[in-house]
Amino acid sequence: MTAAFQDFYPDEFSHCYGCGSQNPQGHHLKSYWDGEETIARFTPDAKYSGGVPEHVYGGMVASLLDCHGTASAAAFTYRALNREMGDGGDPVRFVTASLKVDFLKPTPMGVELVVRGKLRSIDGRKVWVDLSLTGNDGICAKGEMLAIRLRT
Ligand SMILES: CCCCCCCCCCCCCCCC(=O)SCCNC(=O)CCNC(=O)[C@H](O)C(C)(C)COP(=O)(O)OP(=O)(O)OC[C@H]1O[C@@H](n2cnc3c(N)ncnc32)[C@H](O)[C@@H]1OP(=O)(O)O
Repeated sequence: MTAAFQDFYPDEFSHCYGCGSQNPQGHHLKSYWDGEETIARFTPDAKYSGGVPEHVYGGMVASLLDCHGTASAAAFTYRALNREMGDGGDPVRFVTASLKVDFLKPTPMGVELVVRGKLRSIDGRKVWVDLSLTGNDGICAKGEMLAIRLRT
């Protein structure tokens, strides 16, 4: 089975609520390559409801974009550097500096959501990623992330 980007995060940096393997309460989001883009799939539990039980809470939507975006920024950078995750070199770590989310329509509960990331540009330590989240009836949210590579 293909490893997810998050599988390569060192344990000491894997406590993120959204994607950290070391957070037992977390969502354990997993991100992968899909051609030139990145993809993650997630089905929120019913407790993450929005105003009505049929819709997902906006914070959950933003959280999925957030974690998939930083993982994607790392993946795009590894690829640009001709490196492989887990290659034994210094890990390339990112945090979110800015995340803009446009909620286009309610996100349906009870279905698998698909999060996609597309590289817009890399400028030094700054990586811009375009994000989308799709339910069973088209794109529910779009995101624009600026991820900053941490100094090693
Ligand atoms: C795969 C193998 C191993 C990988 C291993 C990875 C482990 C990976 C764990 C991930 C774990 C999950 C992560 C989930 C995603 C979060 O949720 S991360 C948590 C939320 N984010 C934060 O807490 C970040 C808080 N902010 C900060 O720490 C600092 O502001 C930052 C973002 C590191 C930047 O600080 P800095 O390094 O001092 O950089 P700074 O010089 O201020 O800015 C650099 C450039 O970015 C620009 N910039 C900075 N902030 C902004 C902004 N908000 N808007 C526009 N421009 C900005 C600056 O203007 C500057 O531009 P230039 O002058 O270079 O053109």
